[in-house]
Amino acid sequence: MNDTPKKGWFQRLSDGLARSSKQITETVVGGLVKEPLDQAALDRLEEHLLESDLGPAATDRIVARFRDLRFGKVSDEREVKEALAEAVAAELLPRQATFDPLAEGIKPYVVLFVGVNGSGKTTTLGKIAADLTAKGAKVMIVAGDTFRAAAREQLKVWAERSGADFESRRDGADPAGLAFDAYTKARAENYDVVLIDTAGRLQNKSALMDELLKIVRVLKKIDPDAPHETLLVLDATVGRNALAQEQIFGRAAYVSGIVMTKLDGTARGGVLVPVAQASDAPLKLIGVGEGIEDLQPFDARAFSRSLVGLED
Ligand SMILES: Nc1nc2c(ncn2[C@@H]2O[C@H](COP(=O)(O)OP(=O)(O)OP(=O)(O)O)[C@@H](O)[C@H]2O)c(=O)[nH]1
Repeated sequence: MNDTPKKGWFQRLSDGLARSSKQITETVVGGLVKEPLDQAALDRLEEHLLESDLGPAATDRIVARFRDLRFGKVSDEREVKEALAEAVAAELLPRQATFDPLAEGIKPYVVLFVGVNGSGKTTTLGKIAADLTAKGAKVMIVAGDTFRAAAREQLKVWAERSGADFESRRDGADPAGLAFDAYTKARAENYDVVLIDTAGRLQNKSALMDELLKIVRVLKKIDPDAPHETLLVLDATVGRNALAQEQIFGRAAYVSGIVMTKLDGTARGGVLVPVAQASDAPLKLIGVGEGIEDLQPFDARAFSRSLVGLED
């Protein structure tokens, strides 16, 4: 929000991925230029990609593809980056999808946000609300984390800032009851989109999943297709722990899209690749900074190019 508004989205993406691309440019690209590409260089590439958290399966395929493109050839820096970007993009292109609640023809379009505390769930919801209200949509934010007053307050600030309406209940109230009433009201009052935050931590994992499933069940009483989207928010800075979180939520909570936040806070943004591949749900949005415009639609090709330090 303090950023210059004129900065283009690709520039924001590149800035956000600067730590990761610096790591890749310094450790990986330097070792692949000038000499004809041989097996020793490919082994080093494999090692570096594993260190960047790309995971063994994707790393194997990226190295193989890079080998096909460049083996025996002498490459300059640009050629190395182009070949790497192409190899990474081949991994991600099948895992990309769009999030556009206003284009779906469903009203109100109900979006549930799930993920552990601190993953960026509330901020992501707030940024989406701001984007939708700016487009003229009538938006309701529902504070489904009824146990934490701080979470509710944070959401309320986002609602005020974005001009969205806000539904909440006192500490400890049943979130499913709140979701049901809010959705009923949103239908009666012709809202375009309902954004429902949920708790990220209860006494234990099964209590958390039970609560999420209960919310889903009551929404389905109103419309069997609701929630129309369930976004799992994952924090890139936790590295491969994001994979474990995907396993827990992805299995239990009918996730339909992944949001990966805080890619600007890590040098291992490559972790997005194994997460995207492990999940049944596609990647829809990424967070590359604190500003509203730093929440971007996931573009596999642009991400791959930025990750290896290409500037367009
Ligand atoms: N740098 C950076 N910070 C982010 C990004 N997304 C979210 N954050 C920050 O991450 C912190 C945690 O985000 P929250 O939205 O509070 O996380 P949450 O998952 O809702 O967590 P609780 O509110 O604790 O349940 C906040 O300080 C956000 O500003 C991002 O893409 N980049």
